[in-house]
Amino acid sequence: MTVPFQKYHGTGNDFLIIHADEYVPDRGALAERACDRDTGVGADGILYLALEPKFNPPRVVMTLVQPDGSVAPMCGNGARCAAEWAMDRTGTDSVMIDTQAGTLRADRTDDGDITIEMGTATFDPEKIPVDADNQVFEEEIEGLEVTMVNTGVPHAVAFVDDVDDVDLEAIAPPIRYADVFPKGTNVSIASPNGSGGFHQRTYERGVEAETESCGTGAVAIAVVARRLGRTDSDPVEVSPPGGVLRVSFNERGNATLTGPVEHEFDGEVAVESPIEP
Ligand SMILES: N[C@@H](CCC[C@H](N)C(=O)O)C(=O)O
Repeated sequence: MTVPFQKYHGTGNDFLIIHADEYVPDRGALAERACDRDTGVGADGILYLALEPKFNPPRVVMTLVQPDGSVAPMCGNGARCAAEWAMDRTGTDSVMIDTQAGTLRADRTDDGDITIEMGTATFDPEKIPVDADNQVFEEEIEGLEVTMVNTGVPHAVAFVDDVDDVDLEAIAPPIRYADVFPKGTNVSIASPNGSGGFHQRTYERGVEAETESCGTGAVAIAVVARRLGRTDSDPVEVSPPGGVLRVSFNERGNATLTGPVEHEFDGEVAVESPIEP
């Protein structure tokens, strides 16, 4: 038997979207199979979305299952894709997204981009989590000087002269799996773009590879850059390989993430049939 999906991407961070009501007996196994870029459809994860249209604005419960079968508590680009998917179905320009990291408001901007409130970033070691007595600012971990922040998920942020000169697939895994991170970490590197913004590359936990874009990573870079005095721009433009994201801050210091979302195509994936009695 098969279940239908819609494929969306936000600045190249791509997802299969499956309605949460669909019968998928093993979500982890389906993600491993369908996200494979050689033998499956190919994606950075599967978003299971439960739409609750009776609320104003409508609500969407989002669960991201990653290509290694793990569930991530939050995904900035995934939440932007979920918002567009829900807006397409309800004819609204605002929705609330329920994630394991909190409920976030998303709005369509006048130029058709999707903005999402990203909550409050934290440097608290317990909340990241990182096994450290104090906040980790520019400390060497596995050969890279990193600052640890949680923007819904953990990121080790490092500033380098030029992100394109870094062999990310080589330097990121020892940090991603370092013993000090009980739940692992994403690794985001950034270099200045000359006008207050940054070029971004992120190695993602759960994908276990570099992705074209990472929303929580873009916010992590902007938050850390402002905290370290590397920029005072607002918005901070952050450019991963897949496009351009903008990170803004409100009066309470909470970040919003803005960028384009595209609906690529629809299809069906095979799942195991329910066991016959
Ligand atoms: N691509 C995402 C982040 C997804 C979660 C991450 N891989 C993790 O396991 O922490 C984004 O856009 O934020």
